[in-house]
Amino acid sequence: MTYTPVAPAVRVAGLTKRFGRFTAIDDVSFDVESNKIYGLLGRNGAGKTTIMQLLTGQQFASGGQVNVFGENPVENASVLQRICFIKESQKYPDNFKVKHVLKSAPWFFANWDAQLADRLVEDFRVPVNRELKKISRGQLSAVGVIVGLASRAPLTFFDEPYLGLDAVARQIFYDRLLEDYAEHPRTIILSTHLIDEVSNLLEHVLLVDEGRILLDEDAERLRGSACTIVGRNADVDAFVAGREVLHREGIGGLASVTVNGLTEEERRNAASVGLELGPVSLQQLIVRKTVRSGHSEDWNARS
Ligand SMILES: Nc1ncnc2c1ncn2[C@@H]1O[C@H](COP(=O)(O)OP(=O)(O)OP(=O)(O)O)[C@@H](O)[C@H]1O
Repeated sequence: MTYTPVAPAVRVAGLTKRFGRFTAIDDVSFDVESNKIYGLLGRNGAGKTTIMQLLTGQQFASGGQVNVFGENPVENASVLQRICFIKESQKYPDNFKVKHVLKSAPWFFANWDAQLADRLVEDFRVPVNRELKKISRGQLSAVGVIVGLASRAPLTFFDEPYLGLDAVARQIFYDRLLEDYAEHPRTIILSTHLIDEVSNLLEHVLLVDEGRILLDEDAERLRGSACTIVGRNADVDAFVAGREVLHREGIGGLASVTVNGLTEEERRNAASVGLELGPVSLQQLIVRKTVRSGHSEDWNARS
């Protein structure tokens, strides 16, 4: 049997976006494989929304190439009709009610599933007869999430989709996303600051920092790639000598150091000299990587 590679949903090469003299996206190249859930992560102002706008033809590139389903998305109906872009700042016509959004969605999305939309309306308790300008912040986000999921668009972008959504509603979003994705695989690109919440959802991580791609990595590999070593200062230092240290902190005579992947043998060696090994969450790892790239502020303080 011959293996036929699936074409990437997105291919970006040397992509650059300048706003006046400011370079928001700086010579970026990456692929987005079809039928995977991608996390587009990064600090405030890193360039996530700009990348999404470039991929959905809402911004013109200053340089480089963007290919979505093999074509340039700008003013390209055959590409754009396969895309759903859910963003926090979605504008709707004046006096539009929630039910009008749901009624008009099938015009835009060929795969629209009205049954799924109805079920999500119940899950999120969205008042369908109320005008959008009168519903709550969280309910407005829920409308976006409903459209994004029920669109079943082959390429769906969620740009920080849950401003104002409470913890229960966010969990419903994650659960429904996974359920529906399992039955109807498609390419999903999710930008979020709540990394730990979506950690198990993501199959691939693109980490953006100051307009560049800092990490382009399989999420499973990333999750298993780092660990924290805790022990007496001298023991920890001896163990990590010559290794790339992502983070170090200490109290008294104890040190806690985060390093990239250890082999099984190295883990046994660490244990044999009395060092404790602990996991590193995806969020911690992303913070460490971003901080190492030159920023010392706390991610959460800015997100
Ligand atoms: N139209 C514009 N004119 C000038 N600068 C812009 C414009 N749009 C975005 N920028 C700048 O480009 C950079 C990237 O912005 P972008 O909105 O893509 O960041 P982000 O990663 O989505 O941030 P956040 O997580 O805060 O939403 C920021 O420094 C922003 O100020």
